Amino acid sequence: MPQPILALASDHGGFEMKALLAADLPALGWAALDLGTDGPGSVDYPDFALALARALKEGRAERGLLVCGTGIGISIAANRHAHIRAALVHDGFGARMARQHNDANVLVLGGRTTGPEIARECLRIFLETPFEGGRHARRVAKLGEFGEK
Ligand SMILES: O=C(CO)[C@H](O)[C@H](O)COP(=O)(O)O
Repeated sequence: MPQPILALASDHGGFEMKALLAADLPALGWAALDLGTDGPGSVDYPDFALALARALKEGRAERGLLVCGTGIGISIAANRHAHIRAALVHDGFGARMARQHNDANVLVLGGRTTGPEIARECLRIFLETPFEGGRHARRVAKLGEFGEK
């Protein structure tokens, strides 16, 4: 069976964390689709959120990981796309809830706010935790109705 694909993108505030987490993917049973950025040069986080949103829309990846300095800007940008449920998390509990309750398809981390070991734990939990469905499915479905009001 082919490995599921995680699309990864970051700005310069997150590229080191993105590289660290990409290295964990083979052991977690996932393949990487790295959409940049690849170095410390200053770039604009909305461009990378857009690249990741397109990759998910086009079916080139099952889920996504976004990282900027705080995770705030890149999650704001990603959540402008109706098919994205991007969750900025700071610990393993948040990562678990993002999957169980929110069916988040994109994990967002802050490269300047979260330590490497916590970030690795967040990624592992995000990839391993299923959506619970039930009452949460009703609520997640309502998110999709916002554009129609
Ligand atoms: O966290 C971020 C957005 O939420 C960015 O990574 C941060 O704003 C970049 O700042 P600078 O240009 O000073 O490196």
